[in-house]
This record gives sequence, structure tokens and C-alpha cells, in this order.
Amino acid sequence: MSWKEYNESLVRYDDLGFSLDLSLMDVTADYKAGLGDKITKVFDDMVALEGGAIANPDEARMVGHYWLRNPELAPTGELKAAITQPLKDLKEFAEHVHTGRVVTFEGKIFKELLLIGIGGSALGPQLVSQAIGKDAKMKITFFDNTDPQGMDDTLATLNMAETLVLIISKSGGTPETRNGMLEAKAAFEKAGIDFGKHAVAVTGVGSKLDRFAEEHGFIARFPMDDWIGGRTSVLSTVGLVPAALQGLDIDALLAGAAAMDEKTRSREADDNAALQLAIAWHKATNGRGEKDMVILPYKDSLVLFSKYLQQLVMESLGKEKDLDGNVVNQGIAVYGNKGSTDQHAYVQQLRDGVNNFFATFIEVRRGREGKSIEVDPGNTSADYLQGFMRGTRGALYENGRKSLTISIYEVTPFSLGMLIALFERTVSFYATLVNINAYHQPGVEAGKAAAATFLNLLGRVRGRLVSEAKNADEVAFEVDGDPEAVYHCLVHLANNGEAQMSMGKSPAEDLFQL
Ligand SMILES: O=P(O)(O)OC[C@H]1O[C@](O)(CO)[C@@H](O)[C@@H]1O
Repeated sequence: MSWKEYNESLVRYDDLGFSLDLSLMDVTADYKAGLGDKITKVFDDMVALEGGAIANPDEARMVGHYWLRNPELAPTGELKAAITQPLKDLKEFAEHVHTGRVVTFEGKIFKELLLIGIGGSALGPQLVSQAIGKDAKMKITFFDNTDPQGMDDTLATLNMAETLVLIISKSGGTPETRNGMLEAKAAFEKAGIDFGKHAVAVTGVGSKLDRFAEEHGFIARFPMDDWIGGRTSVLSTVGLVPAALQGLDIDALLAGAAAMDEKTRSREADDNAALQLAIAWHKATNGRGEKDMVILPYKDSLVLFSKYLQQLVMESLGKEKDLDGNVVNQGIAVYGNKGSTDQHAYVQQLRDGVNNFFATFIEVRRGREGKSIEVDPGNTSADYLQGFMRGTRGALYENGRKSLTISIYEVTPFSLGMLIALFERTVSFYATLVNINAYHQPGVEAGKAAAATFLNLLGRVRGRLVSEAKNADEVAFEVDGDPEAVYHCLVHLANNGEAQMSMGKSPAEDLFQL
């Protein structure tokens, strides 16, 4: 670590108040030179992707999230209109909600939002509201799971009579989101509210959700296009409808992303933060995901950034095969929370334990608006936050642990847009470096199919319960199922009031009856 390396490795965008310090990643000029041809391909692939090539060969889709903040880039007028028109519509809709032209079932102003979605249809909106939503016009809560207790707990915090429900699902067929919507609908109806008059859908045109919304007279429907992936959808209708309803500055969010896109579109490799970051990931992980990425924003409002990046990075890069069909089992594991809090949790292991990670510090230069008190002579809380961040970087490096530091001036819609765009493009670049498709998610389908098989078995097991006690082997024989899977069905039914269970000495001896 040296002053010279710091100066030489820094990518600084003074006009954006942004810098990326890679001096503690030890990426040498020779390493970069060794990636020469791949770097040319990185730029060529990006030109093709932004030009509307089929960048997701498996699903024969274009990948157009970069157009969302610069619709002029969209390859056709039709695609451009598919961005600009919904943007205009959603702004107008938010204004109508705020000014009372769109009102509740009882003719009152909507004051709260309940967003129902999962994965990319929730994580982006959650990040945005946590990061920049402190003065939001409408309070927002989320259903992002099919946990019934979680939904009950969330519903209990709402004033349903004043709540607008946003159901967000690109495919319109995701079971967790469908369940959440049906649960909310039942709760609203129980409270005497016409659900459709409180509901808005963001989904693909013609999807199951779209049809449901039409049939149930939803107040509004916003389209989500197939050329936007869920994990890169935060700057589409998915993120912008809730953000506009919260009264957040969506133009600044988009402008921040557009500004970072502009900088990182440059073929000047040394001045391209996304490229330098992708190369640093490659060096740290040996291009094979050998190290995990620990995200440490030193700012409470960015606490969800690691969760957001977890999906963006892991769903994009976690792939079994490369583009030539070779088994490569790629990916980079992402976790984190915030500093300095994590110094009192897992940073001990980072410093002294297994060296299987590289850290990403996110520095927010300004501590707070206005004056600070001195917490001890001469020092403020912000001084401490900075001290802990600088100290941790140094302590990690001393022990051979790599880190990089991204600095922004403060967390604003603009800077959040920049950060989102930076990581989106870094993921695109890295995917080219390691020759994988970042834009499909075949692995998720396996879990969905297995869940459907379990639900089918559960239905059959449920039908075999009688007043006479049976063990799992007996029921398994009757339904022609695997005894362990049948046992879990029986335990589930017993724990949810649909069966009685008496414990034996082992699961095989447990008995179940109606
Ligand atoms: O918006 P949808 O279609 O409900 O999908 C939600 C999430 O599910 C996934 O498709 C994975 O199952 C994610 O990629 C996506 O963000």
C-alpha cells in the first residue's frame, strides 16, 4: 500500500463526486495486460448489448436496462416509447394519487403503500426506500415472501382503508407474489374494502397478473417488458412506480444512472470504473469466484445495498455452464451489512480467520447535514465512522486481506442511481471476462419445480389422513411417495392444525391421524 499506488489506481469522477480506490486490490499492470483480448471483447459485447443484440441467448431476449435511463439508446422507436410512455404515465399517476384525483374506495387520500413482490420485484424498491425514502410522501411496507405470519404482522401495521397495494411481478406468475396478493385481497375484503379499487399491478402485458388485474378492476396497470431482467429492473416501472408514489426524485435517480453509464461506456480502460472493478473482481477471485465479496457501506441508509447486490451479482454470475457449454460453476458470493456495525460481529474473522473474501467499502464522505457535537474533545461521530472505516481497511490489508473503496459525497437519488449503474455494468463486464450468460437464471427453476412436486405430494398425503393412526411408511406406501418427503408433509399438516401427531422414538415411529 503506498501513496503512489493510491494516486495511480484511483478512478475519480470529480463532476459526479465519485471515486473508486483499488490500491488495496493489488491488480498489476501485467495482470491487466494478460486480459487484453478479453477486455476488447468486454467493450464489443457491451456495444452489441446496448445496440439491442440478443444478449440472453437462452431466452432469446434483448437486455435493455441501460436504455431505461437513456431512451435515445433504445434501438427502435417502439422500444423508446415503451420506456418514455410508462415513465410519463407513472409520474402522472403518482401526482393523481398525491393530489386526490385517484382516491381510496371511500373517496379518501391514499397515505400508505403495500408493495407485494419478490426478488428483483422487491429488492430494488426496498433499497430505494431505505436509502433515499426518509421524507417519503407515503409510508411503504412490503410482502416479499409467502410467510403467512410475516404477512399478518405487516398487515397489522397498515391502515388498510388508506393503503394502495402495488403488486409487482414481471412474469405475473410467481407463486409467492400471487399468494401475497390473495392474502392481501382477503384481508382487504374482510375489512369491507373493494381490493381492486386499492390495487395497482406492474407486470408483463398479458401475464396472469395482468389478466387478474383487468378482471378485478385494478386502478392502474403498468407494463414491464421482457427485455428488462428482474434483478436489473429497479430503474424500470418496477422501481419507479413505488419511488414516484413515495414522492422521490426519480429523475435524479435516472440521471445518476445515466451519468455513470456515460462514464463507464468509455473505452478508456483506465478511466472506466466498471471495467476496473470487474478486473479487480477477476483478480481477487481468480476469475473463478474463489473469494466472496463482502459489502460494507459505512452509512445506515445503504444497509440494504448488500442484499440488493446479492441478487444482482449471484443470480447473474452464479452459473453452471459457460457460453460454450463447459461446466464452470461460476459465481461470486456476496454478503454484508454495514460498517462500523459489522466490526462488532464478523470482522474478527475477516481480519484473522479464513482469507476467503475481498471487502468493498462504501464511503459516504458527509457525515450528516448540519453541525455535529463533539463526542470527545475534538471528535464527532462522523470522525469515528471515518476512523473505523480507514482503520478496518488498513487492519485487513496488513493481514493480507484485499479491499476496495467506493466513495460518494452523500446518499441522494443521484448517487444511488450511480451506484446501481456501476454495479450493473460491472456485472455485465465480468460476465464477458468469464464467458458466461449473466441474464438467465436456470437454477432457480429447479427449486420451483421441486416445490411443485412437494405441493403435489402434500395434496395426496392430505387425502390419506383418517381417524386411524398411521406412520410415514404406511402413508408413503399408499401414495407411492418417498417416506422422508411424506413424513415432512405429515409433520407440516400436524403443525398447521390438519392432523394429530404422537411422537414415537424416531420419526419412523411417529403416528399421524385426523
Ligand atoms: O418479477 P417476477 O416475475 O415475479 O420474478 C421475481 C424474481 O424471481 C426470479 O425470476 C427468480 O425466480 C428473479 O429473477 C426475479 O427477480
